[in-house]
Amino acid sequence: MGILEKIADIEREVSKTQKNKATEYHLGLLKAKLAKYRAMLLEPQGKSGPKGVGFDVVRSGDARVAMVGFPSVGKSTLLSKVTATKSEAASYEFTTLTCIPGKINYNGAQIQLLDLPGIIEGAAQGKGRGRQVIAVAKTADLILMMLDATKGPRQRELLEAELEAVGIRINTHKPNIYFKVKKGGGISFNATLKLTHLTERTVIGILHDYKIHNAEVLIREDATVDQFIDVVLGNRKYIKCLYCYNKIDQIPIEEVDRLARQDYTVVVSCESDLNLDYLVHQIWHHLDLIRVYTKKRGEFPDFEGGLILKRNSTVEQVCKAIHRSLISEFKFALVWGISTKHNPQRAGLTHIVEDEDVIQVVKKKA
Ligand SMILES: Nc1nc2c(ncn2[C@@H]2O[C@H](COP(=O)(O)OP(=O)(O)OP(=O)(O)O)[C@@H](O)[C@H]2O)c(=O)[nH]1
Ligand SMILES: [K+]
Ligand SMILES: [Mg+2]
Repeated sequence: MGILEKIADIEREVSKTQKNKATEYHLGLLKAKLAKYRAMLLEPQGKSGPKGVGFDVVRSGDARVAMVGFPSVGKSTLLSKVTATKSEAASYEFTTLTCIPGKINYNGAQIQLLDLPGIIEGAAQGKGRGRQVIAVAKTADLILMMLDATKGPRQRELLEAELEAVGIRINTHKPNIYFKVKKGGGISFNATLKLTHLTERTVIGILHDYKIHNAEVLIREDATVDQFIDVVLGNRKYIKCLYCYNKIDQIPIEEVDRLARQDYTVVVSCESDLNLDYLVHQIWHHLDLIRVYTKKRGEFPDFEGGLILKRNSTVEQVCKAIHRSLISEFKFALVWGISTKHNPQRAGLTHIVEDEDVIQVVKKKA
């Protein structure tokens, strides 16, 4: 029996099994097996299938956004609208065959937007160019899921399932579970709160299934079996996803309104130029970038050349962004802005800066 059939078999059994206390342990083991087979599917196979030619685009700018979607939803049309790059768009499917980068300039940030071939159901298992597309998606800071507003909800469910199958977890955080494999001592299991999904028995059963017999497990949130397996496998990618419904020029206004009210969602029409500015703004917003300004002693801040950083960056990261050698000369920083109580305030390397802060680095005397 091939891996695909094994997966189908287990999925069938999971869906047939009623969820309750009595079946919890059994379901946990089934899910562990499922994750194992899926991982085998994703291992590079070296044989047939198109190589990654045209997909290894160099990262550039402050952040990377990858467009993922079925064929002909308008990905290339969008790239051509919001960047200076032209990507061929046409009414037939699979117009785009490689990864095409464009650049968005917004709020002083340079955002790399990647146009990719359309993917189809079964992409994660290597159908079409699915595997390469998804490999690129894994490197993104934000996934822009392009959807056709004239089609039903199934396209989104299918795409989510494809991302899920390759270990991408969207719009969720890494489970708060401490897990460490040990040399000996058996499995120590602890939880800081009452668990409603996991039991010690299930956890140990899953770990034994992965041939792990010595480990420390400390559960710090009410995690599910799937979340626990994610932590054990450890190779999951937690990425934000923005859903973009295109072609709203083709649907009634009530439907546009309904779609637009969903979480993490923007509705647009690339062809009729509807809402594209708002989409770019939302991309920036969900990338969680901030801009800080530097200032020299006795001079005005440099409001032209701000530094773009990830939210929750520290003064240390600001220094590194200015110059690599600055850290060794750093004495303290003066910070003006909403991250401080007084303006200016003396701050050390671990101080977390905020959007629009102004920073002056004071160096040690040479
Ligand atoms: N009505 C309408 N059609 C659109 C819109 N945006 C794109 N299209 C049309 O949709 C078709 C597909 O557009 P593409 O940009 O090639 O789509 P794609 O997702 O890049 O397609 P592949 O590269 O083949 O995966 C083209 O005929 C576009 O003119 C839109 O906002 N409204
Ligand atoms: K197309
Ligand atoms: Mg295209």
